[in-house]
Parts: sequence; structure tokens; C-alpha cells
Amino acid sequence: MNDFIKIDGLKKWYKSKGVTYEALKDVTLNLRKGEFVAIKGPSGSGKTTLLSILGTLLSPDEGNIRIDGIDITKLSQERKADFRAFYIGFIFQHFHLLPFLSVYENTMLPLSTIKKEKEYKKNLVEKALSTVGMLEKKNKLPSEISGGEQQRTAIARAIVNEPPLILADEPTGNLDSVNSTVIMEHFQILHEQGHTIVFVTHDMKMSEYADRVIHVEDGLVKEDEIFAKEDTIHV
Ligand SMILES: Nc1ncnc2c1ncn2[C@@H]1O[C@H](COP(=O)(O)OP(=O)(O)OP(=O)(O)O)[C@@H](O)[C@H]1O
Repeated sequence: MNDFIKIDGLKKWYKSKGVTYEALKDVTLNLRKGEFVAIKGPSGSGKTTLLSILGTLLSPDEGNIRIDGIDITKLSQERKADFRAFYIGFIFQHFHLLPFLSVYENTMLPLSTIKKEKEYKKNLVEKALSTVGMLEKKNKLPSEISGGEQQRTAIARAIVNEPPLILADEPTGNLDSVNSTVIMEHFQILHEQGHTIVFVTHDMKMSEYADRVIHVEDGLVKEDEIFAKEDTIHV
């Protein structure tokens, strides 16, 4: 078994106005390379906290996390930024596109610090945009495209530097059911291409796309269901 992510004894608490709140109480999990994982659970259960720690945006108070053998809890801020740039593509509920940049320019953003020729970057951007069916709209501004198209652009931006790990926080939370399905089908394709995908969702229908559903409640993993892939079920 190829454990890509090893989370061990993870704890996180927030302090606010002298009150301490334990958001993650003791989370231990192993995720394999290429897994397609949904994190489910009620509001306030710790899902975003867990995803943010996985993405090195937040530090835990206790515990270790290794991603591809790297203990991400021990990295300096600078090394964390390098780590994120190489390993992780983020997708958020509210898309977080820059409104004054075109679809093409938004997708190019993660490549801005990479010292490569313009042509090399152009190829990567066009590849990412065609993966999500947005190449034809590359010159549009975010305000000129639909919410579903904005999220597809955000996915292109997340995958443009071909990161092994994609983290998405409620990626369909702002979309209607048709666009949500389109987004999840794109995730399915990325999963088939070998990306490891971890996404947070409230929506039962969206979690059905995953091959593993982790139910978080009250800062703890309450259930961890691994489903056999369709092509491996032979009854
Ligand atoms: N910066 C913060 N300061 C204080 N408390 C926080 C902070 N961020 C989160 N919390 C609290 O920690 C708990 C877990 O929050 P988190 O956002 O991880 O939950 P969640 O499961 O993602 O919720 P939702 O589904 O509503 O987004 C919540 O009770 C939340 O109020």
C-alpha cells in the first residue's frame, strides 16, 4: 500500500477572547496516492481546518503529517510556499479568481515565479484550459463567464503546474446541480489521470463521486468508508 499522506495524532485548537476551542481532537489517517477522497460532516466539525492543515495554510498544535515523505509540520514558511507550489493545487468555494485578469491570465498565475520560457508556460496554460473545456473562453474576464465556468477556470489554475495533490473546499458549494455535476466530472477525469484529490463537501450527491468518504464530526473521524471501484467489482 502506497501511503502518500500520513496524518498522525493531529490536533488543532483556536483561541479566541480567552476561550480555547478544540477544532481537531485527534485525527489519524493515511491516504494513498491517487485516492479520490470526500471529507463530509456537519458545519463546524473541522473539515476546513483539516484541509487547511493538509495544504500547509495552517499549522497544527500537535501531531505529524507527512506528504510524500516530507514532514510538512517542520517546514519553514519559505519551504512551505515552495512545497505548495510544487505539490498542491487549491480550489475554493468562491473561486477566488482575480477579476481584472482574463481566464488565461488567471490560469497562468501559479507559473509566474517559475523561470521557464513563455512558450513552455503557454503550453501548460492551454493544456489546463483545454482539460476543463475553457480554452475558447481564454480571453474573457471572470465577470463575463458563468459561475460554473469560473470554477472550471479555478480548476485549470489549480492543475496548471501539474501538482500531485488537489485540495478543494466545497468546490460545488456555489453552483447549481448541473454545474456541480460538470465540476465533479472534471475531478473524476483528474482522478483518472492520477491526481490525489481531497475535497470537502456538505452534499451527499457530490461525495458519491469519491472512492473514499471520511466523515468528520466534532473534530474526530467518525467514519471512513472506502468503496471498491466499479471496474473492480465482479459479483
Ligand atoms: N480562526 C478561528 N478562530 C476561532 N475558531 C475557529 C477559527 N476557524 C474555525 N474555528 C472554529 O473551529 C471549528 C471548526 O471549523 P471549520 O471551519 O474547520 O469547520 P467546518 O467543518 O469546515 O465547517 P463548515 O462546514 O461550516 O465550513 C468551528 O467551530 C469554528 O467556529
